[in-house]
Amino acid sequence: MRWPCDNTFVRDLGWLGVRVDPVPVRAPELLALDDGLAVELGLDPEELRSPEGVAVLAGNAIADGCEPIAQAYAGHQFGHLSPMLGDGRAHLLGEVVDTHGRRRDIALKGSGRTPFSRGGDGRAALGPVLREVLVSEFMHAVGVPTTRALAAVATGEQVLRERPLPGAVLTRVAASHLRIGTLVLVASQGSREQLAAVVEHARARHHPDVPPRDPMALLSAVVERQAALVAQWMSLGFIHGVMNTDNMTLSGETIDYGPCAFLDAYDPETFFSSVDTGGRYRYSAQPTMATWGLARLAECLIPLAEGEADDLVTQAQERLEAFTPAYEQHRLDLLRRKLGLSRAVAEDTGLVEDLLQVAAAEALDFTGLFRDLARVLREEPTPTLDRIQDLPRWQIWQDRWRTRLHGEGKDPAASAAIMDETNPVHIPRNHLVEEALAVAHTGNLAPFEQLLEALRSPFDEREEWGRYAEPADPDFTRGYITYCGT
Ligand SMILES: Nc1ncnc2c1ncn2[C@@H]1O[C@H](COP(=O)(O)OP(=O)(O)OP(=O)(O)O)[C@@H](O)[C@H]1O
Repeated sequence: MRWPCDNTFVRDLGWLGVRVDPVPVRAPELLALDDGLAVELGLDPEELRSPEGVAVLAGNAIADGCEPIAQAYAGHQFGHLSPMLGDGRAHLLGEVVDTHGRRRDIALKGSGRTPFSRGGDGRAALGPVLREVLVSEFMHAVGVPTTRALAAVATGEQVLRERPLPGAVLTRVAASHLRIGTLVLVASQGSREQLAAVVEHARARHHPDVPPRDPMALLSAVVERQAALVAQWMSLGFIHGVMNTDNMTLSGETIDYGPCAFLDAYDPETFFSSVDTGGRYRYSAQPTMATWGLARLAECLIPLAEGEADDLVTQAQERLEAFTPAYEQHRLDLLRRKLGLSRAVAEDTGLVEDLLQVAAAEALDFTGLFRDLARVLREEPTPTLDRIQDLPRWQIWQDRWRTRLHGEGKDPAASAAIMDETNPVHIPRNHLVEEALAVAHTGNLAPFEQLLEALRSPFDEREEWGRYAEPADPDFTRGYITYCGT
């Protein structure tokens, strides 16, 4: 089998990794394949489904054209620098140019030990692999920049975690796997020339509008992408859970779905990750944590910039400070659309914040709330809003909102239609994901496949998908814990 690869990372930056092949597994079995994505990548889905193709997706064979490499990177984990991480259980197989002309990395995750594995086994368990498929494909379907899941393959081997679990390998597709942590490593341990080479690679690949050799402009470009990304997360109630600098991409794609989760009832202080004991990466802290990671990026870029050190620090600070207004603007634009509004009016910030205060006070399901607002306009039943106790307060908010809508001169049905294309009816609700994964562990993939289908059509309300729109039992949410991708 041949893949149409053009491996610029190996060619230009091969010193920033170790050429190492994936470790074969005992009995590979294809669990999921995204045919559409395969075609986009210039790969033949039928060929990928064949025993030869599955062997490649499991890491048991290397397609011609691929040059597997484990990339080196560092990362600040929960605020502390880990000077060397790297792909301890992943192999970048190669890069292709997709049918849209975009360069894409194709990598395996869970594909065996590498020189960066430290004490780890190099493997991934089935549950986290299927979770990454479900959540990343949903994120793509709602238009959030994200790595994609091309395939998942069961290995026929067990991985030992707190208990033995079935193992799996994910085929992940990304604009690149360059992380802030990649630059942290090169800035701290490489030469100036090496740092300049990685920065130029990232610029040309992800920010071609930024002029070469202008590290401050590159900082601004990454700040802008991350501001837009985090605003999208917040508008969906997405909690990444582990925004370490090794999990923040230079491309602006979401990466690493290990401990992620979604808000059920709206509470901005929500976090679920077992390792995030202080709530560093709680929902409300995500914008601040993004700027913290971007400040680490700035530290890497400053030495490449021309000028007096003090001036450069001031310049970098100004560029970092641009995150907050950019983020606030993106978030307000997104929330305005969620409310069916298209024009910007000064009072919108208050309208949005007051709605979220009602949602917090009444513990309203975040996803159901926005979906119900369109139903209000259509005079349909509103299961989430019907929970509201403080009806006078709600009436006041509704009147303000309706007055705003009326001011835009739009027919309520037209506003509702826009809202239904903006506010997903299905999200990877935590309880649904856990349920699908638990059943997958028994060998039955049907609930996973059905949920995946619904998540790929997140705005499409269908009777047979009715239970996917129902909120979680509050007891489930109270006791919910996520774990770093194990
Ligand atoms: N089972 C394992 N064996 C070897 N290394 C591991 C294992 N699990 C995690 N690691 C390594 O620990 C570090 C942090 O892991 P983390 O869970 O953030 O990343 P990941 O989910 O493996 O990869 P990615 O960030 O690419 O999605 C990474 O260097 C990763 O390669």
